[in-house]
Amino acid sequence: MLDFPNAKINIGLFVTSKRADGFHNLLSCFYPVQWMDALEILPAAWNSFDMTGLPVPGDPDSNLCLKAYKLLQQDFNLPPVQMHLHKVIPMGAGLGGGSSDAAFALRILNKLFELDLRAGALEDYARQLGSDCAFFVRNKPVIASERGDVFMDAALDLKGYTCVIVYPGIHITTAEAYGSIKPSQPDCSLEMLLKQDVKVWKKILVNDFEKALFPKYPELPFIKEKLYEAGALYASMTGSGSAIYGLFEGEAPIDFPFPDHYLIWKGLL
Ligand SMILES: C[C@@](CO)(OP(=O)(O)O)[C@H](O)COP(=O)(O)OP(=O)(O)OC[C@H]1O[C@@H](n2ccc(N)nc2=O)[C@H](O)[C@@H]1O
Ligand SMILES: Nc1ncnc2c1ncn2[C@@H]1O[C@H](COP(=O)(O)OP(=O)(O)O)[C@@H](O)[C@H]1O
Repeated sequence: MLDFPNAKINIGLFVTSKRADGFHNLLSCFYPVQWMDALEILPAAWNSFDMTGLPVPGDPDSNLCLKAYKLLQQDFNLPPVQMHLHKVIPMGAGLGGGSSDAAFALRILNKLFELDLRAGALEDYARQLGSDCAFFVRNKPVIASERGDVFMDAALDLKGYTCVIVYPGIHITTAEAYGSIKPSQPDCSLEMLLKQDVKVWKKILVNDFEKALFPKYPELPFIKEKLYEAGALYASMTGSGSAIYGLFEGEAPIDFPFPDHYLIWKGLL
């Protein structure tokens, strides 16, 4: 069975407090975007896993797709599978690609072996693989709170907007980003802020990680500025970086003044 794990962007991200378990509470709108990997899982005589596309750092045994298989294996007597992951979404970009692969692996295994797990149960498994992971089970716009794994559907529809995502190749680990954050509270609810016109988001919506990371990586505010110069109504870093996105009304410009090694994705929301 073949599927296409997609990325997400964060629209507004407030890190509100540090928790007793060492994680942080946050408030953010997670919005799916169609920058996609490809993941195929087939029944096989023995287990195997291979990858093509962008190289994923680290031991393949620690790949989140395998972790998803092993997690379900603990509760279900799954037959062996061959998995193939074609990696397109850049890593350490704040786009949640690894979490999406893991969530899609759970979804595919659920269908392939008719495990009959409902969305809620799949989300519970996903939460064990990473905070972001449960979002990709639902995969529609949500307001995420607590560890970023408790969701409320968001009444936000950006159909017709074009999203441009720029990844400059700077790898920022989630742990590094949270390590330099100062928690803060938004002045009013995120739902209220998102109800305002996209044109005013520039003045009212922030990603708290920008404050912590922009002084350390000056390329990042430069990219954001260039997206605004190109006509973006709103531009922001996504998640803990380092990808920066811009939202354009209708079509976006074709050319951007970025170096060749940057990865750029453009698509309709
Ligand atoms: C910042 C966000 C926002 O969407 O996304 P990304 O930039 O990673 O895409 C998420 O909170 C990332 O969630 P995720 O990438 O799943 O993180 P996890 O694997 O659960 O945790 C990695 C590490 O980040 C820190 N962490 C993560 C989530 C959280 N709410 N508080 C934390 O302090 C912890 O140090 C943890 O050990
Ligand atoms: N299938 C996978 N795809 C991407 N990264 C993975 C995968 N499995 C494990 N990882 C690890 O997870 C880390 C975070 O990846 P990713 O979720 O893409 O980034 P981010 O959390 O910034 O959105 C990677 O640096 C990599 O070490």
